[in-house]
Amino acid sequence: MWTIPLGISVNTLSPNFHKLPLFYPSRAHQSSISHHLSRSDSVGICKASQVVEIFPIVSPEIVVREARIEDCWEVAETHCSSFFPEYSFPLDFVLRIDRLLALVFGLSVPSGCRRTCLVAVTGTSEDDTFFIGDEELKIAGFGAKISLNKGYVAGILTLDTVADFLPRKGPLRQRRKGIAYVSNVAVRERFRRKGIAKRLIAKAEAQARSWGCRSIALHCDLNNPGATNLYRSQGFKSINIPEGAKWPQPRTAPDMQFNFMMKLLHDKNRTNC
Ligand SMILES: CC(=O)SCCNC(=O)CCNC(=O)[C@H](O)C(C)(C)COP(=O)(O)OP(=O)(O)OC[C@H]1O[C@@H](n2cnc3c(N)ncnc32)[C@H](O)[C@@H]1OP(=O)(O)O
Repeated sequence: MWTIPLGISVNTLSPNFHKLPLFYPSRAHQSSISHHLSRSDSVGICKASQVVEIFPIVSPEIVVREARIEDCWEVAETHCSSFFPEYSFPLDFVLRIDRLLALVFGLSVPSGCRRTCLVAVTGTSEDDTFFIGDEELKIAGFGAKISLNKGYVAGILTLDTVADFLPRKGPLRQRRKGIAYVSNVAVRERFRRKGIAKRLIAKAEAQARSWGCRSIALHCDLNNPGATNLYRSQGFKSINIPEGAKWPQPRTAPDMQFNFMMKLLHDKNRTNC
């Protein structure tokens, strides 16, 4: 929930607020808001004109950036509420603590590999963010700099070049290089279908290119049509695993079946990962 000046919370303005689009941060975009609203039947108790008037204040811009240490709790919360929505207190709280500890004290990245956690945050913009700390410092894939204006985490994505879930190469079973791997993609329920996951993936692709990767891969639960649609719409293709091949898979429920998906990243100025 966001509070706008005058002390009015957004949720009191409209019970349907979570269904509003999130990408209209400036007055320059108000005409597209009007257009969108004029197409919808109703916007809760707000008239379209009122929403347009207050939108620059109440509709926070979504910024996709690398997670920082102060985002950890919300990253854990987004993960648990998205992947284990059926759990309630106290189990959900224990899960979040467990995830938080895993994030902060989790396995370190093998030498030569990269890992980062991306977050989509609302209520901030890169311009009004003030940092304390060192740009280069990292803790478990999280930037260790602190921002005084952190925003609210609505979506997450992990990207790495660890290649734990890609087949090893050659007799020495070396890690594959040049393929970035996406995991833990999640968007809080009330922020879904607003293009947040798409933006996280676009940022992950840009990051992978900047690491010099030539392609990007992921595993998606075969019984998750929403996520499968998402990746297909972003140009990922399903890869047929040869019969009998023992390709590594994420360690989740033993009966879960995965679709292995990949996308080529085109960049002429690439170096090796
Ligand atoms: C590699 C992995 O991590 S796989 C794990 C994926 N994560 C989960 O299943 C956790 C629970 N689910 C979620 O967090 C979200 O529903 C996500 C991440 C799957 C999608 O996040 P969103 O921000 O809602 O996706 P976004 O709005 O960017 O959708 C982009 C496109 O994906 C497809 N899509 C997304 N969700 C759905 C859905 N529920 N049903 C059908 N298609 C969907 C649509 O084509 C959509 O475009 P459209 O809205 O214009 O039709």
